Amino acid sequence: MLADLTANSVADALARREVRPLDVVERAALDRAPALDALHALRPAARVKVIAEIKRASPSRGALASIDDPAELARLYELGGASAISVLTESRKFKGSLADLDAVRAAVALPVLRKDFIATPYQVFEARAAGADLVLLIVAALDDRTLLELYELITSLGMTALVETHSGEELERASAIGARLIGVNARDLSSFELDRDLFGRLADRFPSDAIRVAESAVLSAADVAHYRAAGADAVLVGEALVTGDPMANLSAFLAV
Ligand SMILES: O=P(O)(O)OC[C@@H](O)[C@@H](O)c1c[nH]c2ccccc12
Repeated sequence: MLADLTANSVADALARREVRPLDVVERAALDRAPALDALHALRPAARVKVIAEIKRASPSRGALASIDDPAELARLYELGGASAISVLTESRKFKGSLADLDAVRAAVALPVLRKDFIATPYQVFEARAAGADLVLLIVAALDDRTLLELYELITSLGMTALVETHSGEELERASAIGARLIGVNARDLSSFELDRDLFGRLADRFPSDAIRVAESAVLSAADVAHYRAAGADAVLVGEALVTGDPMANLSAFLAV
C-alpha cells in the first residue's frame, strides 16, 4: 500500500512535470520568500506543540471533511495556538492538492508542511514553489541513497524535513542522515494498523538533539497526555481537528 501510494504520487508529479518542467519549478522555488524556521517553531517547550493538519480523507478512514476553504481552517488553527500546519497534498486518497498548500501559505504566518509521498527531487522543488517550509520524508518508502539525497535537497532549500519512522530500524536510518525533526507514525502505512504504544517504545532511541513528534490517532486530550508522558515534544493531529470543533479541540490538547 505504501509503495502504491508513493508510486501514484510520483506518477502524478511526472504528469505535472509535462506541463511545468523542472527548471520552471526550480526557479519558482528559488523565487519564494525564505522558508520559515520550523525547528524553532517546534522546539521543545514547557507545553506540547500541535502540528494541525488539513485532511479531507484518508485510505484508512475514508471521507473525513469537505474543507472547501483550507485557508480559513488554517487561520482557525493558527488562532487556536497550533505551532505548524500540515497540508495533505496527495490527491487520489487524501483529496488534497498543492493549491491547498499555496492557499494555506498565504493565509498564515506558521510553518507549513507538505504532507505527501515524496520520492523525487521534483516533488521537493514543487513543495518549496508552493510555499512549504517543511517536507515529509517517509523512511519506509525510500532507500538510503534517496532518503539522504532528498533530505539534503530539502535542507539546501532552507526547509526542514519531518522524517517519519515506524520502527527502531527506521529511527536509526533517520538518525544516520542527521534528521533533527523525527516523527513516529502510530499507523503502519502498509497494513493501516494502529500501535499507540510504538512512540513510547522508541522514545529513548531518538538522537538527543532531535525534536520528537507523535503522529496519528490523536483523538482526545488523553491521547495527547499519553504521548506527552512518553516524551513527545509535538503531536501531529488530523482527523480530530477536521471532524470535531478545531478551536475547542486545540485548546483542550494545548492544555495538557
Ligand atoms: O488523522 P490523524 O489520525 O490525526 O493522523 C494525522 C497524520 O498523522 C496522518 O495523516 C499521517 C501520518 N503520516 C502520514 C503519511 C502520509 C499521509 C498521512 C499521514
